[in-house]
Amino acid sequence: MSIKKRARTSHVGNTIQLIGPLIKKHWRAYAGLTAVMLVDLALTLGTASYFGKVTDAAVGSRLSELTWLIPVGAGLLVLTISVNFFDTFFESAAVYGVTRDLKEALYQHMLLLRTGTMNSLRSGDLLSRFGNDITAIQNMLGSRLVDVIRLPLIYLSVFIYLFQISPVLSMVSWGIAPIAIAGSMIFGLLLRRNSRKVNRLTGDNTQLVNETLQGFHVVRSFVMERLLVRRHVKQNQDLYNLEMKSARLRGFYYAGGATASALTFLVSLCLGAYFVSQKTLTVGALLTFITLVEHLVYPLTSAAGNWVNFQKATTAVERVQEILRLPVEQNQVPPLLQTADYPCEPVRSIEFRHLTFGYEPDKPVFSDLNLRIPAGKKTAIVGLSGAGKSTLFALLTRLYTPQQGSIRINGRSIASLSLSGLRESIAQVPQETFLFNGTIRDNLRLGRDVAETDLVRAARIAALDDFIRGLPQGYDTEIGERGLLLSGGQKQRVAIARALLKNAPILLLDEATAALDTETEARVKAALDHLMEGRTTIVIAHRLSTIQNADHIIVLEKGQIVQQGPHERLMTEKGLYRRLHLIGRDTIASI
Ligand SMILES: Nc1ncnc2c1ncn2[C@@H]1O[C@H](COP(=O)(O)OP(=O)(O)OP(=O)(O)O)[C@@H](O)[C@H]1O
Repeated sequence: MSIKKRARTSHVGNTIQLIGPLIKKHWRAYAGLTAVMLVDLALTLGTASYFGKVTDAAVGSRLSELTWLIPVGAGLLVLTISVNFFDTFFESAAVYGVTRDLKEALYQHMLLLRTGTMNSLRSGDLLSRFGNDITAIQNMLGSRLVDVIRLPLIYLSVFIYLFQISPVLSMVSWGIAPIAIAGSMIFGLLLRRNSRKVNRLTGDNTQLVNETLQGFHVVRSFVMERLLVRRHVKQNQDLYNLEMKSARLRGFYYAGGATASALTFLVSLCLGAYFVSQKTLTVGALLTFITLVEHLVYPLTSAAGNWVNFQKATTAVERVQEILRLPVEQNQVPPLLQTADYPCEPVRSIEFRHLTFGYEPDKPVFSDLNLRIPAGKKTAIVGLSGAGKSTLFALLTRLYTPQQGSIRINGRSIASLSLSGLRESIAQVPQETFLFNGTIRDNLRLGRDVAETDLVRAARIAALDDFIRGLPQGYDTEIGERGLLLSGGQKQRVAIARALLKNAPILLLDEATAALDTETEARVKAALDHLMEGRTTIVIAHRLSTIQNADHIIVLEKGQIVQQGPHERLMTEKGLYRRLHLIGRDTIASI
């Protein structure tokens, strides 16, 4: 098999593989659409024959025949209206049912993607797969899919029917068949090539808009507007050019179809009129014929149009499948739509044993790292930027899997624990708090079933309650997509309240580097002290002054533990910890 042919087969194979099971699931809607299609076909032939009969009865002055033809006409009308209704109904069920399930599969798969994979994806490109690509696939579903049977069936049945009326006239449609088929093949290929470029560029464009929105503070402070506008104008213009090229191709294609249709009609009418004048055809038969002759043209041109849509859809299917084929987090991920309970047992020990890990295997961040975190105590991790502090957190929460060695909680390797169970037992307060679109209550609960008293208690401990009660709708105040209403300190306290509500035995704290004012800092510190009570806490310390009371301090340098112990002992040693203190600067990250 040639490469091209194999590629073509694999597009069709991919599409069937992705869409097939979903269509099977919605078979009732497709069965309904097929039944409606058959009734519609019978109605098309019946209505054309009815026109002929009414005309011949009128020309022959057969009034008695006309009186019984009237109720038949009314019946045909009622049937036509019913067919339209059911067609719309089944069409919607068939199209939206499949796309709903497809979007769901894509979203759930995205949620479970490995952290490394997730980091490598561009958000704009991913968003365009949910938008443009799903729409392109949508255009291939429903009646477009039923057309695979409907169009040949219409062509064949109308041809046989018209052949009985006039064999010569029905042959006229044969003249356009090869042109329509060849045209569709060429346009299909050209359009597909174009739509691939359009998809890629739409992804870039969505990415740019997304980044502008996410980083608008940077955009403003670095006066990037002109640069971004220039980039956007170029992308938009390229997209416009490609869309116009597609439009030109479609225009030629539809114009060709319309010309074929008009020509067939004209030739049939002239030839038919000649046959009527020769008395070899009745006026009614001619009327029936020219009513139906269009049905010998549009199945060919529509089949070609559908082929074009199918071509576009196959590129979209490829892009959706690219995501669906990415590996998900290994084992123990619970079915996403089931509720699950993960009882958190008390922590007796956390140990890193002979751990080797690198984001890229040949560039290890840690090599044979051994580390013991005392249970129920506060351990601080200190180190210069890039030493591997955040990576330790990422490994403990199993965002990444080490190449060698293990991390053990209460003696059990975390690789053998349920992923959700592990993450339920760890609460994290990150440096940057992400706020979801919604109310402050939603942002504190994060989907958990929390009693109102617990919610208020957590907000009070996090020194947020007074502030929240001062908001127009209290806990139900919308705080916007990125919490634009909240200050840095308030956002951090939201993160503390979330961790309090999670009530997990292990606490990971990434200390905020941004300096807070003295009063806010005191409130945040009090909230943190409360949060740390009775938990095994690991703090990434960015400021030396905040960790002097830690039970244990680990000093990391380039992925190695160079010192560990309490503050007083580390100060007596000649090492990095003392050097950092002697430099006399509090913020480590800036060194
Ligand atoms: N997602 C990633 N992909 C590839 N390399 C990474 C990734 N995250 C971190 N690194 C690299 O791993 C090393 C350790 O980074 P890590 O973020 O753990 O350091 P850190 O001590 O937390 O630094 P900082 O104090 O600046 O946050 C660095 O060399 C960094 O460039």
